[in-house]
Formats: sequence, structure tokens, C-alpha cells
Amino acid sequence: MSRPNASELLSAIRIAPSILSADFARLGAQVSEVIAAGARVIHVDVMDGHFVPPITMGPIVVSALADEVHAAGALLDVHLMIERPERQVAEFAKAGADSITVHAEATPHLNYALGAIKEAGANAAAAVNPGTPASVLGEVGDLLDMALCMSVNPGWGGQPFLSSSLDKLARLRALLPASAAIEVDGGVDVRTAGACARHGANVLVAGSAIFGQADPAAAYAAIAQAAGAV
Ligand SMILES: O=C(CO)[C@H](O)[C@H](O)COP(=O)(O)O
Ligand SMILES: [Fe+2]
Repeated sequence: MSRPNASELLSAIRIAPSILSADFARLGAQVSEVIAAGARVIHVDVMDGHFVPPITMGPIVVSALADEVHAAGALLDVHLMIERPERQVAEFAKAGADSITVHAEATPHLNYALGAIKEAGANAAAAVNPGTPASVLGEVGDLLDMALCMSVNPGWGGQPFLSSSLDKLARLRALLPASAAIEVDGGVDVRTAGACARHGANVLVAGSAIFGQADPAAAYAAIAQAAGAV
């Protein structure tokens, strides 16, 4: 199965539905629904019960979705909320992850972890929690295909957007090379998406605002319009 060009897909304004809020009994159908509505980035939240309290999913879920997502020309954007992610990135890349995000707070070896992602053949991204300065990512800017600004404290869907994230998005945009995508994750919906895009984000993750709605395809389209993605 040929892979989509992740760098190309992540260079435009994208809404990335997060399957954290999907109905897992019908996960494949829910992902197909948002892809049919235009989604080209599917966000997968991996939590280990240590870096954040909940435990969610592992490479087996990435692998289960990979063929369908790749056949549609879409990519799997894996957000690792796990301790010592450098020990796991090769497994996720092998399972079909196209971009892999590690948290700056989760490893003493951020530079090494990003190199390990690239070596495994995926796009490399690093995330910062709301309490972590954007400037941390300046040290690894040359390795970043994407930077992720958490706009809620990680661990749960459905939390309100932290408005301080907007200035932080602008700081990240100014700090990083123009080739790096800027992703925002947490509390993104029709009300917050436009401001995120105006402050420099181009990959907008939305979980509850899409899969928590009665019509995920319509919710996707409304957020895409609010962000200027259509
Ligand atoms: O990384 C995450 C939580 O840690 C999720 O991607 C994020 O919270 C999406 O959920 P919502 O859009 O409902 O806030
Ligand atoms: Fe996420």
C-alpha cells in the first residue's frame, strides 16, 4: 500500500478529527464518514496511564486503520502522550503512522526521539503542554516537520480551549522554520477554529466537536469552513 505524502498534506489548512471521541464499536465507519467529508488527517491519541492518567490505544489500532486511511489518500497523525516515547516510535511507524508527535515533557532525549521518528520513516513532531514554553521547541526546530501546541491539558477530550494558546501559536509560528506545520489540539470547535488559524495554526485537531456530534460529517464541514480550510 503506497503512503500519502505527509509533508504535502500537512502544508495546507487541515482539520484533523481525533478518534478519541469516536464510537469505538464502529471506528472504521466513523473514520470513513469524516474522510468522505474531506478529512485528510486522522488524529490518534495514545495515552499510557503514566504521562497522563488515561490509557487509550496502541499500534494495533493504527494498524487496523492504516489501509483504509491510506487508500483514501489520508494520513494517520499519531499523538503520543506516553513516557519515553523514543522507545515506541518505531512500532507506531511500522503500524502505519505517517506523523508521530512526542511530548517535550515526556523524555530527556527530545532531539534523539525526533531523529528516531525520522529514521523510522515518519514525519517528526513535538508537542508542548500549556505550562511549557514554546521556546523549548526552538532547540529542535531544524528537526521538526510539525509542532503541536496543546490548548488543553492533555489526557481528555471535551475540555474548554485555553485562550492563552493563541499567543503561543503565534510565538511558535515566528520561532520555527516556515516548512514546519503548526498543530493545535484541544477545545477546537466552530468558535475557536478561526482564531487558531489566524494565529498561525494550520492543522487543527477536533475530537468532541466532530465525533461528539450527531452528524460528524456536517460538524467537520462547519469547522473546516470556520478555519478557512474550504
Ligand atoms: O490530545 C488530546 C487530549 O489530550 C485530544 O486530541 C484532544 O483533546 C481532542 O479532543 P477535543 O477536541 O474534544 O478537545
Ligand atoms: Fe491529541
